[in-house]
Amino acid sequence: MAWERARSVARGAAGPLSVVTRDLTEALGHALAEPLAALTDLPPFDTSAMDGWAVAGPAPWRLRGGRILAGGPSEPLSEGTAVPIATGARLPVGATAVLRREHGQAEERSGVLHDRSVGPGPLVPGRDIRPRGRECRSGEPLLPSGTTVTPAVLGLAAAAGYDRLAVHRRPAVELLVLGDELLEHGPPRDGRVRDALGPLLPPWLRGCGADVTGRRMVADDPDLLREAVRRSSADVVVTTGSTAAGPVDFLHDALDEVGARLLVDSVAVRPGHPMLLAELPPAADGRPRRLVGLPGNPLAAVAGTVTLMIPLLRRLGGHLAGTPRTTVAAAALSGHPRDTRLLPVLRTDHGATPLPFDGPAMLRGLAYADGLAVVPPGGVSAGDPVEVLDVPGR
Ligand SMILES: Nc1nc2c(c(=O)[nH]1)N[C@H]1C(S)=C(S)[C@@H](COP(=O)(O)OP(=O)(O)OC[C@H]3O[C@@H](n4cnc5c(N)ncnc54)[C@H](O)[C@@H]3O)O[C@H]1N2
Ligand code: MOO
Repeated sequence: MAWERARSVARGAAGPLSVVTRDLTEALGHALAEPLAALTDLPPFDTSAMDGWAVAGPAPWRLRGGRILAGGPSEPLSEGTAVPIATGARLPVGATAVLRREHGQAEERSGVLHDRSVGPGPLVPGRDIRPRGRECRSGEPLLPSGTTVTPAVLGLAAAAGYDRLAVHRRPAVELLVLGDELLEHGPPRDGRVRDALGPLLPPWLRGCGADVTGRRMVADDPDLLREAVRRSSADVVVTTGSTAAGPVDFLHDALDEVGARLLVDSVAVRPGHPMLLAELPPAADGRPRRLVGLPGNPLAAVAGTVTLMIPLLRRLGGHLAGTPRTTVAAAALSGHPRDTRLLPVLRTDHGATPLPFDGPAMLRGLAYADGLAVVPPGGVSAGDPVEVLDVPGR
């Protein structure tokens, strides 16, 4: 299957999960399940934008006693008078402008306030007032459904009056790391190597909207693998390794035995071509389940994650599809004759610059990279546009 097609099959392989309500503190990383509409005008009242005086009519003004603080009460102001006011305070009825502290001169003896504005010229009505509703009117849609809840969205939702948000449930993901040769601690020894994907995948997937509910090593045993896949209640089971045709690569057999349906079974991409996506029989409560099989070579597993896993996760979580990010190639990016290549690159002032150590079993180039360039068959010439995918942590 062509790489572009595999990516769109993954995105089309599911619909958004159910809608839940979350406190703002719990909503980060979810997708909005309905448009975010303002619950109030913003600002909710005419507000002073500066520390200074609220004034009514043209200068000079007679200073009234008292002051108006943010969150405090404000008495109406009559023509020709002024009162000290703080940034963020509600403007008194009758005020026509705010005179900044540095632009006014108050004569203590006479109680008269003069306008000494120089730079901006004499005070005009409306200056340094934030009128009610300038940012939005009550009921106005601020963000579309499917928007990812970022820290900025949390801030806007709070400002607009929300305590809770309707969002899509985050997909539950269980990670099964396959391979008897893998060590969980210490340096590689006795022909065995460290598991690189157990540490790499969970934080990356969480950042992409998953709830990683389990991560375990599964020995190279067909029965253990089959039962681990059969019994998982996760929305998405992710396996690493065992996708190819080696003597202990049991994934295809296990999928066959549990009655899975393969949607993608190997992709025309380097690295990562044995990646796969399957529909599993539903969970006990009837929820659909999917499995993404990532190849064991670590950079190939990363290729499988960007191609199949992240598009599937984003769709399950109800996130709007992002617009592809394109930059220019700083140098020629050599292509494969038939397959797409995914190459670790650094975005410099000159564009996407390829990095060394990009072999399928290597993470050295990736750890330095800030993107994975999508190099179509035949390659990309220097100066030509190229799509760049996010890498873990970016
Ligand atoms: N005859 C063929 N052999 C292979 C082919 C092929 O087309 N014909 N494809 C190669 C490609 S490409 C890849 S990628 C791998 C995929 O193999 P598997 O998904 O079955 O993975 P394993 O055989 O289990 O492991 C491959 C390699 O990766 C290391 N590994 C596995 N898991 C981890 C991990 N969690 N952390 C670090 N390293 C890991 C493992 O030790 C092996 O070195 O197959 C090729 N073979
Ligand atoms: O998927 Mo493999 O990485 O091309 O070695």
